[in-house]
Amino acid sequence: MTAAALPGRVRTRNPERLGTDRLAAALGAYRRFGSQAVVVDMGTALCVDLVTADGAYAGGIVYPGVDLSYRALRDRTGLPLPAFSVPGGGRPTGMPDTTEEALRRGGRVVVPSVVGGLISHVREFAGADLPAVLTGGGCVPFLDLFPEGLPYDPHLNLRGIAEYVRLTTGVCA
Ligand SMILES: Nc1ncnc2c1ncn2[C@@H]1O[C@H](COP(=O)(O)OP(=O)(O)O)[C@@H](O)[C@H]1O
Ligand SMILES: CC(C)(COP(=O)(O)O)[C@@H](O)C(=O)NCCC(=O)O
Repeated sequence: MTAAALPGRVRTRNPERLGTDRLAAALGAYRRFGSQAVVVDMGTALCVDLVTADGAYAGGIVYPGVDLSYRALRDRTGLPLPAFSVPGGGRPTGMPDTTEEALRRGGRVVVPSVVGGLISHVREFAGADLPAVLTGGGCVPFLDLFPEGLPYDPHLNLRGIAEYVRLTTGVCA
């Protein structure tokens, strides 16, 4: 899967440098919405990308992923990794009073806020009503915290691969 096989559809300065996962997710969003859209992919990195109404990749933002950030903190300090697999338990009350809860609270407060801020940033340039979609395994522990209008699609990359096949071969996958 390469940008070179999609002439004009990767509108960045160096299309060949675009991660294939970002290209796949953008094409998946195009297949899903058929319109301009914002893709939030929470994997090793947090990528927030823009796809145009005609299915082109139009640029995006990269930030270190949640798991990676906590691993870096652990490696530099010896602190434990927070247990995000524990169910959210609703809105927290009071200040965290253990190291574990302090670490966990950080992610639960920061992740929705960072994701919301990045989507708003893209919408400032591209349109306030732009639909957005979440994908990537890193979303899973935070799904209870995102607004209802922000769907999670774990198969966006696969939809994108199907779209890539359609665009490059004409065969509907
Ligand atoms: N089911 C899950 N629950 C919680 N975290 C997950 C889950 N699946 C993946 N992750 C986390 O998401 C990240 C990887 O997600 P993935 O979409 O596979 O990323 P990548 O595209 O970088 O391979 C890792 O940081 C991993 O810890
Ligand atoms: C930005 C990424 C590290 C994201 O990878 P992921 O988190 O999806 O595993 C990857 O898409 C990549 O290495 N991209 C190359 C640079 C670019 O897309 O501009």
